[in-house]
Amino acid sequence: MEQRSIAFIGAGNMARSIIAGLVCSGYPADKITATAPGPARREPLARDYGIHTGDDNLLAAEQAEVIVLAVKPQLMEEVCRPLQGIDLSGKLVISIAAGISAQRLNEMLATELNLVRVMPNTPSLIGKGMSGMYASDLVAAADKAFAENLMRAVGEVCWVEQESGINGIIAAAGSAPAYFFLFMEAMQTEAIRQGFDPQTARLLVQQSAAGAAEMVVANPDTELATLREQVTSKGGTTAEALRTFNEHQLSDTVAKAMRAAISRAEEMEKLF
Ligand SMILES: NC(=O)C1=CN([C@@H]2O[C@H](COP(=O)(O)OP(=O)(O)OC[C@H]3O[C@@H](n4cnc5c(N)ncnc54)[C@H](O)[C@@H]3O)[C@@H](O)[C@H]2O)C=CC1
Ligand SMILES: O=C(O)[C@@H]1CCC=N1
Repeated sequence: MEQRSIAFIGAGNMARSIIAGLVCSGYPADKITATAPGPARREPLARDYGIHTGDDNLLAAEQAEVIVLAVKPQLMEEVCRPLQGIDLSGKLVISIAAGISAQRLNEMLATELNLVRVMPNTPSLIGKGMSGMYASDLVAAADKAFAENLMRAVGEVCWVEQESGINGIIAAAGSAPAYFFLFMEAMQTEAIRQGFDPQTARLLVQQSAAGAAEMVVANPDTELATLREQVTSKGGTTAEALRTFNEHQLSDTVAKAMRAAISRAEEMEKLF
């Protein structure tokens, strides 16, 4: 893929996940810079992946062809303000922030940005990310292709036509690893209560989760419901477990949780 110089402004969990995935997929580490105010986040990135790091956002952004805004939404305005002095016209700006619209980013950087919004997730760290992407009509095809290839290097991508679709991506993918982790935590806790030591309980849960996920990936033409039915013997144990989930409205709870994530993103769009 095309190799442009990239500055990650913010070196937290999500930036680290993307950087790790990129470097492991062969993207040259010396084309990547990440900034953060303190050494605690920067130094492990320099050590583990050989990228450049620093605390000077302005310098990093000025020198890069691609700027990835990767700070918390509530800090975005404060971080962007000093970058207003840079000529951003030839640069591609990628924002991974939840709940900050393209229009707000244009305001924060006082220019009509060449902007792609990306909603990634942390499995990018191991090349298994899922990213949703949105670009306005202004963004050149070459920049869209670069952004897409960048995120493809760390997982799967899909584009949304409307910017509001990014909030749907948050609910279905950006936040989603946490739902599965929560489910696995709950299972591990109960397995420990059943007498397994924590390590064995984790192994039981993680291997079942990884096996189930890999079966889904390996059988794209098989409905999820069919895979579920193949586990569920009539009158057997799984049927009882699933009946309990249904009695407690698992599907409704999942739907409510996903809608809550979307509502929060919409709320953040007004707050920040
Ligand atoms: N964590 C996740 O799973 C996902 C996060 N995102 C988005 O990614 C963005 C970052 O989130 P996380 O990585 O989770 O947060 P984080 O808190 O782990 O990382 C934020 C980073 O920003 C740095 N920072 C703080 N002030 C700064 C400044 N003035 N200049 C430069 N860097 C500064 C911090 O040192 C930290 O390294 C957020 O906007 C979030 O919405 C999007 C999708 C998934
Ligand atoms: O929790 C959040 O707001 C961010 C966006 C998606 C995942 N983490």
